[in-house]
Parts: sequence; C-alpha cells; structure tokens
Amino acid sequence: MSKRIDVRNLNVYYGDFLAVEDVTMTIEPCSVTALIGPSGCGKSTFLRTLNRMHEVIPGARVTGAALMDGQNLYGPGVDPVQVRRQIGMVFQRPNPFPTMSIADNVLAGVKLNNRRLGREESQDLVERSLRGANLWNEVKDRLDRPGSSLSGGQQQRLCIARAIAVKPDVVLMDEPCSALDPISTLAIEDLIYELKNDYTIVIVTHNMQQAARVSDKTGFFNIAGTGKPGKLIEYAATDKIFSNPANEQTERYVSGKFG
Ligand SMILES: Nc1ncnc2c1ncn2[C@@H]1O[C@H](COP(=O)(O)OP(=O)(O)OP(=O)(O)O)[C@@H](O)[C@H]1O
Repeated sequence: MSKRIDVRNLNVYYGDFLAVEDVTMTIEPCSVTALIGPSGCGKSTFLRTLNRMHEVIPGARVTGAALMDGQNLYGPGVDPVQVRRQIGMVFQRPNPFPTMSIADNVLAGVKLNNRRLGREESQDLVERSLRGANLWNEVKDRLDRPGSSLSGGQQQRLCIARAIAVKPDVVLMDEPCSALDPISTLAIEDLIYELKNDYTIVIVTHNMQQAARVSDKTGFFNIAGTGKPGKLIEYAATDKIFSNPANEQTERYVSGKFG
C-alpha cells in the first residue's frame, strides 16, 4: 500500500559535516517525486535518510523527523531493518546477486526477512513480482539462469522485482537509469509510471528530461559552495518547476545555465 512521507526540518550530518540542511517536504502516496540538483547538493544523502540507509555509513546521522503515514521513522524503538522492508531501494548500478538464479534473486529480500515460503507461494510471488517489473515475458523460460545472464536493463528490472517482492509501501530509486542505454532507460521510465499506481516513488536523477517525463512533483536541491550544506530550494508540481519556477536558482538550473 502506498504511503505518504512527511519530512520535517531534517538535517543530515556525516560526523560534524552538515551535508543537508533543514528539509521539510511532503511526499504524496501514489505519485512519483523527483529530486534534482547539481552534483554534491545532497540528493542521494537525503534519499538514503528516507529509509535509514545512511546509517550504514559510520558517523552519518539526522536531526528532525521523517514520518510515514504519521509514524516517525526515527522514533524510539523503530527497527531500521523494518523501515527498509517498508521502504525499498533501487541503486544506480543494477546489483543482482550474480550467481543466484533469476527466481532466487526475486525472492532474496523476502528470505532475508526470514519469511518461509512454500513452493507454490514462491512461484506465485516470483511471477507477480517479475510481471510487476515488466520482466516476466522476457525471463519466464529461464528463471533458473543466473542473474548475471541478463542485460543491464533487465538486471535493473530484476532489482526492481526484488524490491517489490517484499511488498514495500515506498520505493526509493537513486539514479536507476544512469548505467543504462536509452532503450532500457525508457523501459524503466514506463515501469516507474506504472509502479506509482501501487507505490510512493522517490527518484534521484541527473536527467532533467527524465524528471519531467516521469514525475508528478520535483524537488530542486542546491548548494551555496564547497563545504556548505545542500538545501531544498523549491518543491512543486513538475510542470511548474520546469515551466514557471518561483525561485531564480531553480530557473537557472532547469534552463541549463549552471550545474
Ligand atoms: N559517505 C560519506 N561520507 C562523508 N561525506 C559524504 C558521504 N557521502 C556523501 N558525502 C558528502 O555529502 C555531500 C552530498 O553528497 P551526495 O552524494 O548526497 O550529493 P548528490 O547531490 O547526490 O551528488 P551526485 O549528484 O554527485 O551524486 C557532499 O559534500 C559529499 O561529499
């Protein structure tokens, strides 16, 4: 089930370094939200805080709050592993387990969560997840082949199938197409468009055309200079950000004058 995320006055630190300052935004369910901005402005850092993935980096921490349907993801007693089950992530480079079969790759996240599945249930889940990731027709006759036997674009869709197999509420994507050719990129963009019917999607992208094509809302982050924190400069409907932004920095960035 797709859920809303409310970020309130979130600061993100690496040790003493304030990497992202004071972000407040509401990410709507059943929608695609794109995060854009120049290199180093903190898009990926911010994205990772939404499922507490930044905590795998020693010294990384946040202040402020991020709520999912009202529940503070940083509240006392909240298990980050459980947060990551509800809020899945797809990375820049497709990272299937290379020697594991296609079917086992789909089930890998579910098994990590210690769920035992019967044979029929496993087969159903593999098929449903691969259909959900628009990959079923291409792989249905070779489910026992290794994940590494697929093309890069297929591997990325396999990773999306793995992410949705655990039935998350939100899927975070960190530049999911940057390692892919244009045709595979379009396949992933079509998929993102379909996935928003069932999930809240947040995508970091360097590609402004991609943000314009796939997202409903766009957040523009910027940085005042090296060593300064990244900030959310403007957050609005994607049409508005690209055609009539309120902030001059946004206008300069989306019109290609810097970045
Ligand atoms: N693991 C880390 N340890 C310390 N500092 C980090 C770490 N990861 C990122 N940073 C710093 O945090 C700031 C934001 O980096 P981040 O990668 O989030 O930016 P970004 O907007 O996603 O950049 P890009 O578009 O180049 O991927 C940068 O100053 C970066 O050097």
